[in-house]
Amino acid sequence: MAALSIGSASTFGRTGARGISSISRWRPRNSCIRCVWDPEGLFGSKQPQTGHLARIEFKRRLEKDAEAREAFENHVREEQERRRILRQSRELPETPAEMIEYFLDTEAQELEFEIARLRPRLNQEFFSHLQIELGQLKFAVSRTEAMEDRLAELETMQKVLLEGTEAHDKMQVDLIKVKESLTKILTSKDVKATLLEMVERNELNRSLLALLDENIANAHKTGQKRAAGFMEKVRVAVLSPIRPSDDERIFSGGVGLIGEVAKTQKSAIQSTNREMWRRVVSLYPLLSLSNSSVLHQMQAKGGIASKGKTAFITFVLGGPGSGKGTQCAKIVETFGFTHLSAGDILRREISSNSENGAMILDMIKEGKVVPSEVTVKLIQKEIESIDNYKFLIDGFPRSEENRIAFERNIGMEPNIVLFFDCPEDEMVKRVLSRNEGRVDDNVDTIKKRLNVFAALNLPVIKHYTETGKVHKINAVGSADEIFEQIRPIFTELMVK
Ligand SMILES: Nc1ncnc2c1ncn2[C@@H]1O[C@H](COP(=O)(O)OP(=O)(O)OP(=O)(O)O)[C@@H](O)[C@H]1O
Ligand SMILES: O=c1ccn([C@@H]2O[C@H](COP(=O)(O)O)[C@@H](O)[C@H]2O)c(=O)[nH]1
Repeated sequence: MAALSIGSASTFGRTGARGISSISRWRPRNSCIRCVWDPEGLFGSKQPQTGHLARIEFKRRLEKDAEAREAFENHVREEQERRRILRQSRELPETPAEMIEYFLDTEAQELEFEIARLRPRLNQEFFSHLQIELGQLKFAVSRTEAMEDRLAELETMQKVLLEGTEAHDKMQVDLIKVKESLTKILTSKDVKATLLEMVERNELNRSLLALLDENIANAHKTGQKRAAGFMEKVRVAVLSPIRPSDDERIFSGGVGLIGEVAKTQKSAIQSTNREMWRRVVSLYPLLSLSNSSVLHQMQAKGGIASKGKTAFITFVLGGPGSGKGTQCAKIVETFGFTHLSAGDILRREISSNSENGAMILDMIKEGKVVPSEVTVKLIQKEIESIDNYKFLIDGFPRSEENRIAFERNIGMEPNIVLFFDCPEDEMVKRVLSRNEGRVDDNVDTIKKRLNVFAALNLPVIKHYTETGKVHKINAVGSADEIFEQIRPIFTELMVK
């Protein structure tokens, strides 16, 4: 039994004090018993609880925790089962119109899965169909409430699906890279040196860790203890250089628009999926681009399309320093094109102190892709102001999202695409000796630009390769030698 030493005050109020008249009269309510020794914590002492009761309490808590954990795990299992059944039971859409309804009926948590499952059908035909319906709703002479709702739903859906497909494509590229990285680590003779090299190249990220975890789990499952142990050690080594914000992407951390959709849906369990689409639209006012295509506008004001000539657009793509700008100057001189360098246009925007200047500067310093709505509008303005119909658009589109935004707003695809294929070390060498005072021509930024090129720009090149528009140019050699690969392409086109 604990020995009590009652100090100058106690917790007893008037009633409580009555029974112990020998010691107490009335004592103030807010005073307390001071325990000199109270190991069981019976009297609320702040001293360490080392006694038997504390142990029992601790055990009870553990049991409760275990119950809670089990309940949670059951819940997760049930939810997984519910989703599996739901996925199997859904009839997959065929036409763009069916796709729209299908996505409108998709729960936010299922978006990532559905985008991946239906990625091949989330193509230009689908986005054009969606754009046409949006155009009809936007330009309707009078809009009913139902039409307003539909417009809000579709606008949100368009943004989510553009963002989602871009993230999905990036993830596919990442996955291939991650598999290569992991193979490199696991087969390396000097794992430590390999890891250090990979840190240098910014190749250690969360996707790599996830793949490693999957392999560790598999090794355990199949009883390969030594392999699992080795990979666990590698995991610890990989983990240390990864900072939490390094690789947060739309899907992984619930960030981005999909994350917002999910949060919005969670916060209003009662609401239908369709209501969710409408509410989340308010989150992305900036993403809304002008609806009518440049070509239509040009036609209306007597621009390129009405001169009896249709615009001829060439996208000029390739990594940083691959020589795009140098070759564009030669094409302009020889074939009378107008050269629009997206990078130059953005840099001019910074110098003109526009409202987006600071944001663009930050993106360029980090080698990131400036949001499509900004770049597309600027390119659009340039095209409109120039009295020519032949354009070289250099260094754009930088991503699938850029590409889709351009095609949607300008209303046409490029006629051809030039891709300057150049080895990384040559590009780095050229950029570092360019000496034009660019904020992004330094070792740190060039690494980031190369990563962004591989992750976001290559899928665009892949897309146009599949549609037969790409002319691949070997970008090694003198500028004149390289131009001799380009000359026949345009000569032939001009003759046609
Ligand atoms: N064939 C070549 N051989 C060697 N150096 C070259 C060659 N072509 C261009 N360069 C030089 O390499 C640097 C980068 O070239 P350029 O600016 O044309 O590349 P870019 O692809 O437009 O780069 P960025 O995308 O970074 O703007 C320049 O200093 C240029 O003079
Ligand atoms: O369409 C574009 C073009 C460029 N950027 C940004 O500008 C820099 C520099 O571009 P260069 O083509 O090398 O001049 C690039 O790294 C991007 O940050 C862009 O975002 N979108």
